[in-house]
Amino acid sequence: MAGNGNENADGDFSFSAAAARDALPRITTEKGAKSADVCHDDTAPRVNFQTIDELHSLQKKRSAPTTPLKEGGGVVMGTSGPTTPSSGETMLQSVSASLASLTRETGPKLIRGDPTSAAKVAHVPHTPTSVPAADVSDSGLKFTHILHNLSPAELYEQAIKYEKGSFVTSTGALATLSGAKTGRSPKDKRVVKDETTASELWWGKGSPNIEMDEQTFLVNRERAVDYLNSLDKVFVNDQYLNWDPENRIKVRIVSARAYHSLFMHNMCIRPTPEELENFGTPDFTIYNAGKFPCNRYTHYMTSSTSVDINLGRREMVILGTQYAGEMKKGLFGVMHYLMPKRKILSLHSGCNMGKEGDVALFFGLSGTGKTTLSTDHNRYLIGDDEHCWSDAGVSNIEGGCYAKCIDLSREKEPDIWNAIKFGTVLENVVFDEHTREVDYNDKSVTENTRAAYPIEYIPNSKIPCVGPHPKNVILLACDAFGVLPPISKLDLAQTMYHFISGYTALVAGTEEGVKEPRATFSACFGAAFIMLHPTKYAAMLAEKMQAQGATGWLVNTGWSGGSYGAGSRIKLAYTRKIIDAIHSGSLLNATYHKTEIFGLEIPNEVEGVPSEILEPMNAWEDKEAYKDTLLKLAGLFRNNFETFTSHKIGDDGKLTEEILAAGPNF
Ligand SMILES: Nc1ncnc2c1ncn2[C@@H]1O[C@H](COP(=O)(O)OP(=O)(O)O)[C@@H](O)[C@H]1O
Ligand SMILES: C=C(OP(=O)(O)O)C(=O)O
Ligand SMILES: [Ca+2]
Ligand SMILES: [Mn+2]
Repeated sequence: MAGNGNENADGDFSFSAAAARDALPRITTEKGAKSADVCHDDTAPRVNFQTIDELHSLQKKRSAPTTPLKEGGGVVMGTSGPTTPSSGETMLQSVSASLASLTRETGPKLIRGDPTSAAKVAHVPHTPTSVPAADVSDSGLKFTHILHNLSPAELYEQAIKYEKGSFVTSTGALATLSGAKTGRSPKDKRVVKDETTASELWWGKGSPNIEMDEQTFLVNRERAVDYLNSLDKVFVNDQYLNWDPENRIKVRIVSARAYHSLFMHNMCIRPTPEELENFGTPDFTIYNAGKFPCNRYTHYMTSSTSVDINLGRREMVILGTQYAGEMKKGLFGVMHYLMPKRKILSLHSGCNMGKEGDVALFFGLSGTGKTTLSTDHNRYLIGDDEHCWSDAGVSNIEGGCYAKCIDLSREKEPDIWNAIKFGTVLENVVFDEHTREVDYNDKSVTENTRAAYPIEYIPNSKIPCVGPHPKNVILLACDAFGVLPPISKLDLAQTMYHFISGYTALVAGTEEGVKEPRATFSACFGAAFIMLHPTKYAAMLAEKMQAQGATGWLVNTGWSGGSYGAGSRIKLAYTRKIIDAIHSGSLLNATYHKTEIFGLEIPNEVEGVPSEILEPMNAWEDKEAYKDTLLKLAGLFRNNFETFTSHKIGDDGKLTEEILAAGPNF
């Protein structure tokens, strides 16, 4: 070793105190030098750049074909285009058609890429065409930059640079704010009623489909399109829905925010570069104008928010809300229309599969546990929220999960916790301004804090997200009255009764003015998203469950030992034990006793669960209060079901009668 430096085991140099006191020594940089070479500081390879700009240009390698820019230049698309379009030009032509105003002849002029970098991109000159002076407008002359299927990293940069409220958290997730709306706006949803949909869809009492006419839809569409075209840049996502390759739907989402683009990148199925090359024309398009409101002078508008679905045009328009879940659930509604036409049942359920290939569905309204319970470390995750059940089995509609993260803990939900990393969108959470550590208990912005991540962020996700026919159909109800048993086995008629009822409860505090638990009934555990009459989906479910010999279960993930306020929420650990016993088949062979009023079969024992809580009355101190509360809930079920008593379910008259008899008896 030459010189005065001491090389340590890692090859780093340190200097002894004695050496430091001497005149500055010559340092050799060569490890274990055999020759007495002096240090060379001019032996670095020759550089490939002459200027700082050239250096920066070396940093990014061109990535084809996801960003198929033409050699040496960008692509401009507008009133006229090059004669032999490249794939990038084809995409721009297609997006230009999507963004075309319906009152002007051609689509807007589009440029691929971010406006700030476009200056260095040579535009393909477009042939000047002579247009009558009266038809020329400033908006027709301007360019809109298209940010097409950007990567998560690019979207992070866009969000952080341009969208207030975007931050990287300590685990690498992108924290965002969804603005004034922190949940969906079902009252502002409109569906175009035309000749076809008038007879096909469910309209009237109880239906989520509030009508709007075609003309009004076009007014809102034009409003959204004009807004989007007025921007310097818009985000375009071309993606898929449904992992069943034969029933895959191509969707295009045009939006104004990187947050929306990353959310949909995570939630929809991501095309491979080759699939994106050949994407072609989408089957369905969303125009998300986000914060730009609807015009309240427009017919049918009752607020500044409007979410409009036009099944005939295969388009959806979003005005006046930035809540991203609106896009995901809007597309779900579309699938609830398209899939039953193909004899495929669409399901608002989570879905997972055991090592033996046993598939379970988890139906339930928001907050009942679909995501939490389908994300199970011992099973393969097929999906957490939206599925299809065809003759071939089940398939996830989406490519990602959307988990609630209020009170999230690493101990109770480790897989969801670990999925919150780079690429994940974290909505409306509060974090430490310095460490960027998220406080999942903080409800300052909203109780509905969320994480959206690609499904492969869950280590045991099953890719492709498809599976065989379900063996167990689990109905989740978060009963805040605390009277439903934590677990009961259902016969087919009871399963249908509870599926059509779609019961859960809202608890005090989550909505203004709710002072005591309020029962909610939402047909098919997702009335907000269904398009056809609930009995159509129920008939399909009954037929499939019968054909496959699937077992129905009702699981109360809500209160025990008293209503909200007095009792307590059933421990997640116990619910997991119950679910384990369903999956393993041990509950099928258990001994049961039947409850009064609801006629539910309760197992006498479940491994790992205290037997006292299995029979709800045992957990209540005040037995009279229990009986009163049970009767109250039974009455609510009966009232709710009245709307369905006049409907036949499927062709089987006997099943309809059995379903009607499967409700509470008192
Ligand atoms: N016993 C329980 N079973 C299921 N979830 C529970 C339970 N106790 C508390 N929770 C919490 O309730 C929430 C369920 O929400 P989530 O799974 O996202 O519902 P969904 O996907 O049906 O909208 C989670 O925050 C979960 O931690
Ligand atoms: C995103 C939603 O779904 P869930 O609460 O069922 O996860 C929603 O209902 O807006
Ligand atoms: Ca590049
Ligand atoms: Mn969920």
